[in-house]
Amino acid sequence: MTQSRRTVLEAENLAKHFGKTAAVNDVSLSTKEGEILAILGPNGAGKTTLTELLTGLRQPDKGTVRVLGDPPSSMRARNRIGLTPQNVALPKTLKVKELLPYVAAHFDTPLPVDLAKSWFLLDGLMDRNAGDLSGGQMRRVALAAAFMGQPKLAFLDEPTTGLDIQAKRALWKSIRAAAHRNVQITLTTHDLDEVQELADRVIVINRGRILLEDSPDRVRRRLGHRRLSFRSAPVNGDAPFPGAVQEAGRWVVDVADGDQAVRDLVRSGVAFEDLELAPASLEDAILAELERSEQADKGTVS
Ligand SMILES: Nc1ncnc2c1ncn2[C@@H]1O[C@H](COP(=O)(O)OP(=O)(O)OP(=O)(O)O)[C@@H](O)[C@H]1O
Repeated sequence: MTQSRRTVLEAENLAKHFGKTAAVNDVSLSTKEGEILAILGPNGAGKTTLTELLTGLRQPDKGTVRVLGDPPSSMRARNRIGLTPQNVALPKTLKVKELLPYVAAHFDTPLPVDLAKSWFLLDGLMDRNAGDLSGGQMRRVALAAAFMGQPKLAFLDEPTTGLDIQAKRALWKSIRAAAHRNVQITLTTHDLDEVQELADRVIVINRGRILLEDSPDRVRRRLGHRRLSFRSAPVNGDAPFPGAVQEAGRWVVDVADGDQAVRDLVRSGVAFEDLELAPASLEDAILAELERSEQADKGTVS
């Protein structure tokens, strides 16, 4: 069945510079109907610029994008793309129950407002002015707006940031349901749980380039670094653990295998106290991965 899925998005050798900054640098990717792709990367990695190129909001310096065969800025492609912008700017004085039909009116076959209401948990918000909504409520409305045109592909920017876990889970279910109806979804997020829950495939970018592309499980394993930290005196003037650095009176090191690192530390006989093993932030994990790949490149060159 998966063999017959159509290609939805096709980007080849995309590049976009701002002055000397290569915001997107030779990126190629393609997606299939019903696929959920997550784009991860630290701040400034190029996620927004890449999304803008893929949706036709910006023109690339080089490369091509096709949305079901059409340029993304064409009317046909624009009618097929659903989008939650990064800075949700909804008309503040419109009530939600006015806003959704207003968005729907731009499309030939819109999603019925009642369906949008139940999928995106908007019961109780319909009579509120968009300008009076909390950040989390606004996100739910923005998500509903992205799906109002029954798009073939949807770009969701941090779709559940700032929501409580119950609302997150409910929206994840709605997003998955859209994918089951063959909508191709591309999301940018910093939330590894969201990636694990939703994504079929993950692209990690940094400095505009694709750093790695894999299944969420494998990316999580690669990026699932732990931050080991403890107090101890230096050993003969050196760090008491390979790679550890001093931060606020503690030794800190990011490790790929936390259990193994603790075993190594105990075995080394270092007198440590106040040991902590915590998940490293996604950004830190990506940067560690980047450093590792740069080191590996150097190793193969020299
Ligand atoms: N309009 C612009 N003018 C100049 N530089 C820009 C512009 N937009 C983006 N950049 C630069 O391009 C690079 C990529 O930015 P981009 O916003 O795409 O990253 P991002 O991954 O979306 O970041 P964040 O997670 O912080 O939103 C950054 O170095 C940024 O400063």
